[in-house]
Parts: sequence; C-alpha cells; structure tokens
Amino acid sequence: MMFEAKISLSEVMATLFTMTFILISVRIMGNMTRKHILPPGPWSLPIVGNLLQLGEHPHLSFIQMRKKYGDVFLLKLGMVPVVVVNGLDMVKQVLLRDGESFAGRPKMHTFSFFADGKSLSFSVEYGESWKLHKKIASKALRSFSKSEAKTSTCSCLLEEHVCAEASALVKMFLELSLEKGDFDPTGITTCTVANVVCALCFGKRYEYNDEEFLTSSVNPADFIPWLQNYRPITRRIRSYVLCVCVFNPIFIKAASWLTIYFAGFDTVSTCLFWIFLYLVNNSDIQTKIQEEIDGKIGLRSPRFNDRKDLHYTEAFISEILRHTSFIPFTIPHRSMKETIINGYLIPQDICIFVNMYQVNHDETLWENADLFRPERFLNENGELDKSLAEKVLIFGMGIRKCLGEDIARNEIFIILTTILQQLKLEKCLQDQLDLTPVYGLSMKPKPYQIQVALRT
Ligand code: HEM
Repeated sequence: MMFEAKISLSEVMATLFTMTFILISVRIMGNMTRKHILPPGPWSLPIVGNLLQLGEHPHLSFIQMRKKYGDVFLLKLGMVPVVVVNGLDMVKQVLLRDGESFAGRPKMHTFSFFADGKSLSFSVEYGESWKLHKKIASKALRSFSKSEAKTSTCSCLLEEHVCAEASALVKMFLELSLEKGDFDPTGITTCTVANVVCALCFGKRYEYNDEEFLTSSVNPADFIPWLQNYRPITRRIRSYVLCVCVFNPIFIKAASWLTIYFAGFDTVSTCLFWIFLYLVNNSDIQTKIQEEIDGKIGLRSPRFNDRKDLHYTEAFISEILRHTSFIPFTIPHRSMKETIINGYLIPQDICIFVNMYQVNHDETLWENADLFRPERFLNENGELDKSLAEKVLIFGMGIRKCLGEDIARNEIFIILTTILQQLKLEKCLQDQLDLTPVYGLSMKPKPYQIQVALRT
C-alpha cells in the first residue's frame, strides 16, 4: 500500500513554530538551571581577539573597560580567553578567599622556557609537589637571609652582600659622573642587584662591564599559538633564558634558583630605576630623605634594622611602589575549577589577569591617587601607617604571593639610603624627564641620564 505524503504550508509553519518554541524553552530552562553566565566584555575579532583595543598601556585600557563592564570582565588576548579582575574586593576574592581555585598558572609559550616549564613561578602544575617546591624555596631564601655574616658586623649574610654592593654602586656613580658628567644609571644598577641575587643563587658576583642583562618583554606567541612555531620569536625567548644560564650551565636544572634569579633582579632593579628618576624630579623629597638619614643614621652604614626608624624613607618607597605600580599585573593565574565571582561563572582553565595597577590607583582607596605624595603613608605623629602601606598591591597576595618581598624591601632600602647618605642626585639641565612608563611585564622608565655630586 502506498501513502501519498502531502504536506500543506500551514503544517510546515506549525512544525517550525513548535520547534522554535521548544528550542527557546530549552535555552531558557538551561539558563535557569545554570543560573550564572560568563562575565561580560567587549566583542573580539578572530585570531587577534581584543589585542588591537589594548593600546600601548593595557592596564589603562582595562581601567576604561572596567567603567563599562565592571570589576570582572572577559576578553580575548589573541585566541586566548582572559578574565581581567579589578577592584580590591574582587582581587581579594580571587587571590585570598578563593585562592586555591585560582592558584594555577596558564600554559604559556614563554613559561615553557623557564626550567623546562617546571619553574616555581611559571609551572602549569599546581598541586602537592608545587607546594613542596615553594616551601623549599621559601625556606632556602629565609635561611640565606638569616645566615651569619662572614666578615663584617652585619646582622646576616644577605645584609653583608647588599651593603657591599650598595657601596660599590656609590663608587661607580661617582666614577661615571667624573668620567662622563651625565650618565644612565640603569646598567650598573642592574648589575648591582643581579650581584645580590647571584650571591643568593650561585654564590658568585659579576663585574660591572658584563653586558648580559636583558629586559623582559611580552611574547606574542603566548596569545596566538600559531606563532609558537615562528622561529625568530622562539629563538628570541630561548636566547633570553639561555643567556643567563650560560653564566653557569648547571643552574639550568636548578629550577627554584633560576626562578628566583629572574624574579629577584628585574623587579628590584626596575624599582630602583624609578626611585632615581623620582628623586631627581623631586629634589625637595630627596632633601627630606637625606635629613632623615642624617638625623637617624648619621655617618655609619645603613642597616636593615634602620627601616623601623626611617618613616619618611619607608613612606617614599611605598609611594614609589603604589604610584608607579611598575608590575601592573600579577603573573597570570589559571582557574583550577569552575568558580563564581561577582555573580559570573569562571570556567575551569581560564587565564586570569589581576590588575594591581587599578587597585593602586583606585580613587575610592587613595585620595588624589594620581598625585605622588609619600606623606599619605604617615600618621599625625609622622610615623609610617603600616596598615595603609600594606594596602599597596605589588607583591600579589595569597598562595602565589611573591617570595622575595622582605628581601626586595631590605635591598631597596639599603641601596637608596647608602646612595643618598653620600650623594646628591641631579637631573641634567637639558633633559625633559618623562614619567610615562614603557609597557612590559615590568614597566620601566624611558631612558634618562642623571648627574651625581658628593654631599658636603
Ligand atoms: C620590588 C620587587 C619585587 C616585586 C614588585 C615582586 C612582585 C612579584 C609578583 C607580583 C609576583 C606574582 C604574584 C602572583 O602571581 O600572584 C611575584 C612572584 C614571585 N616573586 Fe617577586 N617581586 C619582587 C622581588 C622578588 C625577589 C627579590 C625575589 C627573590 C629573591 C622574588 C621571588 C618571587 C618568586 C619565587 C615568585 C613566584 C611565587 C609563586 O609563583 O608562587 N621576588 N613577585
């Protein structure tokens, strides 16, 4: 028997209507059961994502985007979805309250070059072995900081190294000034800081004319995976990592020390580049620090222990860290599991950028945030307001917090006070000093020159 299938237009319409109705209902039901949606964010282009919208200063572009999308938004850097987190409360949730859920590191091309991808800071794996690794590195740093000085009256070996390097830097500044008049202080400062970290990691110091110090940069292959096979980029990053290991090849295997070497010298030297620039730009502030050094330390060498008495100097360092926010983001984090923040669903394995710069320039936390004013950290008795100073967010917080904060703060303090105890830093007359940073993983000042004179 044969059936003749005749379907009328009205039947087709009815079927389509029913199917559309079912689809919409399923969608609504799905949303009702999932409840949470992905964070909002700007539309992105194929392949490049939102890269073209970031401009020269992504941390500032993110501050603009925050005005439209709120504290937590989603965009694409190249082909990689990234959640950007702003606002102290959201940052605390991601790094502290839900710290375990966001303690991973994303798989990035650059990170794979550090200690075969097993470095403490950049390892994708986060788990028991990583926790042990961090504990060992933390203990090693602490024991080095506390171990007894060899030849001096310093309180520990670290202090001995830092004080010796700071004195050598003063001499170099004077020599360069005599030789050239104006000079760029960044190269020798990098060498000074690298020598402290080398003493920590390799038990060795290098001469000031070693030129193997490179600046860090952003690797486009992290965000557009196709570029990972583009040899010039791969070669550049590999040579950046290897050039340091060439100093001492056995350390290629020493993942913790290599990480500490990288983490410890670029950050501290960048901070000092900014300090010198702000000092020559604000001679009144320089004078105040010198008066404090003269009154509290006098002619003897500055020591770590002096930090507790030099309130203005400590306030100045805190304001440098806040105002420059030269590490604008933490090292990228990765969500370890599906988590809800600010009412939005953050899927597992999403790359997270924490915008520390925004927190340090948030007008609701800092009055006249864009002004450079060390006094903001002093109470009515002229003492450092420690709880306010701790609000400056530049070392991260929580599980992934920087291991070297104490070392960094001590080192910066000694180098700054040793220099200002003996020298006056001045800008070159013809120089227009520019405080706009050059963007990078750590933001550096544009090249500048200074002059120094012995204090009388
Ligand atoms: C002013 C100087 C410094 C600044 C601003 C700084 C800042 C940071 C930041 C923002 C992070 C990432 C935090 C995160 O991802 O949430 C970090 C991680 C780290 N820093 Fe520092 N750092 C400084 C100096 C140092 C020094 C001197 C050392 C060692 C001697 C060091 C060792 C480390 C290590 C090992 C990590 C990795 C921690 C982890 O992945 O769990 N840092 N630092």
